[in-house]
Amino acid sequence: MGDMMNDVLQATQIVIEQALRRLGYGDDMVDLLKEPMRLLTVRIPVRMDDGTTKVFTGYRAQHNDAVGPTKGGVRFHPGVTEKEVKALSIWMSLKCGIADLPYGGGKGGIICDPRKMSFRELERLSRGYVRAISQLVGPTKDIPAPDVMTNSQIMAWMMDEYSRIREFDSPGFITGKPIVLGGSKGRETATARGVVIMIHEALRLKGIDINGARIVIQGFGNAGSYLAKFMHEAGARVIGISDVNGALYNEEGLDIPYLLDRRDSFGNVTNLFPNTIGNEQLLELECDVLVPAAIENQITEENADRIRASIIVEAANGPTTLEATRIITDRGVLLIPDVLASAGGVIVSYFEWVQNNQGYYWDEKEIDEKLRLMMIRGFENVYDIHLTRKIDMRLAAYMAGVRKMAEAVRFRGWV
Ligand SMILES: NC(=O)C1=CN([C@@H]2O[C@H](COP(=O)(O)OP(=O)(O)OC[C@H]3O[C@@H](n4cnc5c(N)ncnc54)[C@H](O)[C@@H]3O)[C@@H](O)[C@H]2O)C=CC1
Ligand SMILES: O=C(O)CCC(=O)C(=O)O
Repeated sequence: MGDMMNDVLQATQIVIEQALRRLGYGDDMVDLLKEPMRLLTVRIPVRMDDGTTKVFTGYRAQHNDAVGPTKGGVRFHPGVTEKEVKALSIWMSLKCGIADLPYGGGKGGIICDPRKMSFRELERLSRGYVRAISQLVGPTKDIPAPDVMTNSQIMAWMMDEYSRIREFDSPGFITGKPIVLGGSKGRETATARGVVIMIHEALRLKGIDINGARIVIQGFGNAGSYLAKFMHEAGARVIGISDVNGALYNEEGLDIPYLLDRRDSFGNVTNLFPNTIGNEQLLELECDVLVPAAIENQITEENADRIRASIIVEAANGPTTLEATRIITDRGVLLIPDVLASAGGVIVSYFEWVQNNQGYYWDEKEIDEKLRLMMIRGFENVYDIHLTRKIDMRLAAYMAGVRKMAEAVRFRGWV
């Protein structure tokens, strides 16, 4: 098949089609759901601190709103592309479907490097993006959230800008906000919490004790760093972590509290240490659980044979290509795919939106318990489809994730 599958949109479309065919749908449904219904491209002029103006390109993709408003994060990254944003919006639909949230998928991105921008430049970019997409989004239309290199401060600026445009306070326009602006308890850690629940399920199936289990995590940002913290607290040995600059390894377990303390707001920490290994070596370490928690296309047909983990839990979106999925599944590695494993973020975002709508806020215990129940239910459903249909976990997750949307499309009479 080759790794033309590194094209994340094309890979997603292949599996969406397989899932819909197995659910009994025909060409019309495949044609509709293999692409987002809407994609807005915007150009955002930003006054830089030195007085010049720089024009940034941004996107917002809305996969399908048959189930309800679309929902999904906004990514700030130099590598953002139209295809990537489209694929990410489809993955959001699948996550919402698996978790049974009343949403379709959406996703946004801006081609930029926030590591090279000042605080005020980032504010102007965030506000400019909202002005550019404001016609298309809103608390009952499309609800953004954080993703790679965006955070609660950026959500706060975006919410403030939207509220100014609409002339009323609109906390439900965006999730992942600071708590004082209507953010939810537990959203900051939600993606990692969801991954932890999946790791527990996977370890149970493989008969491995969490105590002393060897965990390797690629990426030390929002998802990866909190995951390292929770795994460390649960008694596991986090033997490897990495960021964009390199990786750290210690067979006895890394000093996670120390590393958490030293990381910067973009999830960089390895640059502080001289003896780092490379990201390629990190992925190939012998371990019980490997968690890619950075970017796409990290496990490919090129390195899949060398992966020595018993379990792979995808915290990142799209870290494993289709060919690599086949190789590792054939080798008996248990794969918990992204659209299931990383659904914790959007689940607690949903709780945030519900709380904003009702104006009554829950405590963290309630959030964690509700999150746990939804993640476990999603896992059991996907695992059951995997067993009964004798298909790999990714296809099973796609079947679970797209079913409700296809039914909603059919009831609305769209195809
Ligand atoms: N933040 C959220 O709520 C959610 C995030 N995700 C996914 O999790 C992944 C990570 O997202 P966040 O933690 O939010 O991003 P982040 O921006 O907070 O952190 C990203 C981390 O990945 C590292 N990284 C970037 N490129 C890398 C590379 N080539 N090799 C190794 N490490 C690299 C960065 O140095 C940083 O440590 C993404 O795929 C994102 O879409 C999924 C669900 C929700
Ligand atoms: O919290 C959300 O709404 C979306 C999070 C997200 O972008 C993702 O799951 O990839």
